[in-house]
Amino acid sequence: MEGKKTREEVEKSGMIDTWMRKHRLIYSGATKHPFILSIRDGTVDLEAFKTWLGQDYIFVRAFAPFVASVLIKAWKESDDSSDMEVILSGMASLNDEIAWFKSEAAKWGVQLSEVVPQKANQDYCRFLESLMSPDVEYTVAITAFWAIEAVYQASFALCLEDGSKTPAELTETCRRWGNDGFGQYCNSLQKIANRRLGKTPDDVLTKAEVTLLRVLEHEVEFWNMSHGSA
Ligand SMILES: Cc1ncc(CNC=O)c(N)n1
Repeated sequence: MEGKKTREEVEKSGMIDTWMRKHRLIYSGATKHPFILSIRDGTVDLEAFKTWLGQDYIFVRAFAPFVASVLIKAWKESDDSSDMEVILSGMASLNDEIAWFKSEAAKWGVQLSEVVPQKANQDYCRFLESLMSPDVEYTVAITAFWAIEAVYQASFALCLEDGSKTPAELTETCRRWGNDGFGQYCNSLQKIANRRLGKTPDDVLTKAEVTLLRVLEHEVEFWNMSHGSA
């Protein structure tokens, strides 16, 4: 058993790494979900993929205002002006992403205007909306933001690794979130989160940890919509 780390020890390595180790089971539940593993081993049900595509389009439309709310918090609360550029670059890629969802849906014959958000998606979007409140600290919001992006990055990067049998028609999707540039962007978000978490009061630290766990749970439920495990 590992002994409890002092606050000082944790700050050196970064709180995010500490939490990832502490919560590795739920983290890998979100990043190595059966749906992702089915893409990686080439057995994915294409209907499940289409379900994911339509649901994720709805999610991303709700995610954009969440990112905007993080930008506002950074502008008001951040101690480092470069945070804004990182967040803004994330917002800019969402513009591109929404266009990509539309063309990808057309390719697969998914009618986006007819997609009805499933319960897990609604719950996740409602959770995002709760994080948009001005009462939610920047540190808590940026931790959630990092986690949301990092889960997709880790999941889709897995489908691009050597030896993976991802179907050719899905590699572009996997590259969207699994590419190195997106990985760098996630690292930048992680650095911001670590910096903030390293100097936040204990009550906010606890809130951030709970929020991180909620994100991971929502991500698992989100994948479950396409790959039912109920
Ligand atoms: C459910 C979910 N989680 C994370 C992402 C990745 N962020 C923006 O695209 C996403 N698209 N969908």
